Amino acid sequence: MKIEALTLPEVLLITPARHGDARGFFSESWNQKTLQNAGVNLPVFVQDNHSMSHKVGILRGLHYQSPPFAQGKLVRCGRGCLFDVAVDVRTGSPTYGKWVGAELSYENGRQLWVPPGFLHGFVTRTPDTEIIYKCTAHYDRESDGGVLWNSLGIDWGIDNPILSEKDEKLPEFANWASPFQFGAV
Ligand SMILES: Cc1cn([C@H]2C[C@H](O)[C@@H](COP(=O)(O)OP(=O)(O)O[C@H]3O[C@@H](C)C(=O)[C@@H](O)[C@H]3O)O2)c(=O)[nH]c1=O
Repeated sequence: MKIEALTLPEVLLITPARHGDARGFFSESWNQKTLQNAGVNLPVFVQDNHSMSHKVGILRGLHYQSPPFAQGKLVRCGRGCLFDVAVDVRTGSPTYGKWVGAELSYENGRQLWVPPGFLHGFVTRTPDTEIIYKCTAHYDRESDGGVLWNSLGIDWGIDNPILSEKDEKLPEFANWASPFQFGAV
């Protein structure tokens, strides 16, 4: 199990070991001790999400839930390949408004830990791409929010992604008030 801090140090790239044999492989996709050992406040995951996107260039994001329903997410790719992004939106954070991204694929087995107080989004790089993520808070429709995908200077590697109607109408980052405070989430 390899754990790397990225340019936003609270966002972790986790690569679980794969034990290969003639049948295929075995991997511990989640082990409570690993994030604890990496210094993350021990998350309690209460919901697992799984979505599939048919086409290349489908972008879901950038999403969050407001406190007290803020979610940390441990994200991995179950099939295909995607580019996963986290943005620090904790007011008062030294890295406020900065983003980091990582390619997650079935092949590389990598996971991204996106803490509470960060926007999350991804774009698919293969057809029929599946994403699976563990969440530290339940879904709460009233707390659901987002920021427009192209208002933060993120290099998604694509100019015209396919968005949901909801995501097309999200506010630009400059016109949005963050509900998160540095040190409070
Ligand atoms: C997120 C979510 C959605 N839903 C429902 C609401 C709606 O009818 C349908 C699709 O919802 P959405 O369009 O919001 O799905 P999607 O655009 O895939 O939203 C997700 O995007 C990624 C980037 C995240 O980080 C997630 O937290 C979540 O916001 O599923 C749930 O029942 N539970 C959930 O936890």
